[in-house]
Amino acid sequence: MKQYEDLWQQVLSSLHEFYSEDIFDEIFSQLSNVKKHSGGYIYVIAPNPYTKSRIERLYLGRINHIASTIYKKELVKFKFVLAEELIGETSLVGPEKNLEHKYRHGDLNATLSFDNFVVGKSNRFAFQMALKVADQPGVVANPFYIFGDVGLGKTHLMQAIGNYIADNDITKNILYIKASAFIEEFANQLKNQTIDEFNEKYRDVDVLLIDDIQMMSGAPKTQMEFFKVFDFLTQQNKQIVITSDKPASELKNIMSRLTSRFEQGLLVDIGVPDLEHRVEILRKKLTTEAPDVNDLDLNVLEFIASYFNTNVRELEGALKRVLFYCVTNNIDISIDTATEALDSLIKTRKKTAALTENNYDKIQSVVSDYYAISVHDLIGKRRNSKYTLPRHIAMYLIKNKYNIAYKTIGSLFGNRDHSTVLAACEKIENELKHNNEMKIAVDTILKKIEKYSN
Ligand SMILES: Nc1ncnc2c1ncn2[C@@H]1O[C@H](COP(=O)(O)OP(=O)(O)OP(=O)(O)O)[C@@H](O)[C@H]1O
Repeated sequence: MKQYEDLWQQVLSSLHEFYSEDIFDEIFSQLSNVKKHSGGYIYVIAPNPYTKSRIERLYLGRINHIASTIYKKELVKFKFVLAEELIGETSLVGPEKNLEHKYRHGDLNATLSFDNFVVGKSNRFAFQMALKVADQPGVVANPFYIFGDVGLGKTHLMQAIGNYIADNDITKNILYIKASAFIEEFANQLKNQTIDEFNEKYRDVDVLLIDDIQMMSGAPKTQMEFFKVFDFLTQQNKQIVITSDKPASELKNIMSRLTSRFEQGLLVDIGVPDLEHRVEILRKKLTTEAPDVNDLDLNVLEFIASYFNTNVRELEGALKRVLFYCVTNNIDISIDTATEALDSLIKTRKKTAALTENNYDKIQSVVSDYYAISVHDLIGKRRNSKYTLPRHIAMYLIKNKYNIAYKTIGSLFGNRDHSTVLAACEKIENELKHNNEMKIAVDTILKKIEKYSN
C-alpha cells in the first residue's frame, strides 16, 4: 500500500502545480488518503457525490495520465468513490471481499443471484418467471423482458438468470451488456471495420442479457444491427433477456419491428416494494454487507425503510451510510445516530418530493384555470368535452415535462389506469401536429407554468 500512498501524494502535488489554488482547494484538498488497492484500481474517497462526479467528468483523465508517467511498475488507475460505496465492497466489519472475483466471464456480476434477491408482492411474478427462464433457457419465454422504474432490481434479476445458467452449465456462453455499451461497440466496429469480430462475438452467445434497452432510442443504425443479432439468436432458440424502464409498447424512438418482437416474448414488471419488503431487503443486505452487525434494532431498519421508499439502490445506499457513519465514529446504531447519518439525504428527499408534487399540482391548477374549470372537475369523473380536453392536456403536459409512468399520472387523476392516460397523451400529441388552436393553448399554458415556477 505504501507505494500507492506515495504515488497519490505525488499526483496531488502535480495537480497542485497545474491547477489554480481555488480549484485545488475546492476539489482536490478534500480527498482522502488511499483507502485500498484492488483489481488494478487505487481507491480514494470523495467527500460528496458532487465532487466525485466533477472528478470523473473533468479530472480523472489527467489524474490517471500523471499517475502513469510517475508509476511505471504496473498499470494503475484511480477510482473515486463515496465512503458508503466502499463499504459495499470492503466490509468495514467483515473480511475484505476480493473484487477480482466479483466478475465472471461475460461481464456477469457473481454477487447478483436468485439467493440474495428478496421476493415480495412487487416482484414475485417476475422472480418466478425468471427462475423458469433460467431453468430452461430459450424455451419458456423469448425474449424475457423485465421492466420497472429505476433501482428496483431489474439488472439484479437479469444477472441472476445469467449466473444461474452459468452455474448449471459451464459450457454456456453468456454475455451481459448494457445497451449503451452495445451502441459504443457498434460505433467502434464501424470505425475500425471489425464487423467479423463483432458478429462472431454476438452470434456465438447462448444467452444474451441486454440491460436498459431504452438507451437505444434514437440510435437507428444500432437498432438495426441489434435486430439482426436478435433475429439470429431467437431463431436458434438462444435466450435473450432485456430490461427497460418502460413496457415495450411505451418505448420511444425504437423501431416497431423490435418492439413488436419484444412483445411476442414475456413481459414482466417489477414494482416498488412495500415497507415490509424493504425491511426484508435491508435485513438481507446486512447479512452480506456487515455480517457482524446482527443485532440491529428492527426500529432502525423500519426507520430507514420508511424514508427510502421508491428505489432499492437508494435504500441500500442509506443503510451503508448509517453503517459507515456509526462504525467510523465508533457509536451504537440507533434511530438517533441513523437520523444524524442520513440527515442531509432525508432533507434533500423531502425538498425534491415537495417540489415535484407541487409541480404536478401547478400544472393541474394552471390548466384548470386556463379552461375555467375547477381542479376537482379536472381530475374528476365528468366526461363532457369541457372537462376531458383539459384533463387530457394536463396529463400530456405532466408526461412530457416529468416523464413519469402512465400509471403514476393516472393516480394523480382519480386513479385512472395506465391505458387511459396513454391514450390521452397520444391523442394530444397527434392533435398538436395539425391543430393550431390547440398548439397556441398549450404554448400559453406552458408559459404560465414557467411563470409560476420562477
Ligand atoms: N428484491 C431485491 N432484493 C435484493 N436486492 C435488491 C432487490 N431489488 C434491488 N436490489 C438491489 O438494489 C440495487 C439496484 O438494483 P438494480 O441495479 O438491479 O436496479 P435496476 O432496476 O436495474 O436499476 P436501473 O433502472 O437504474 O438500471 C442493486 O444493488 C440490487 O442488488
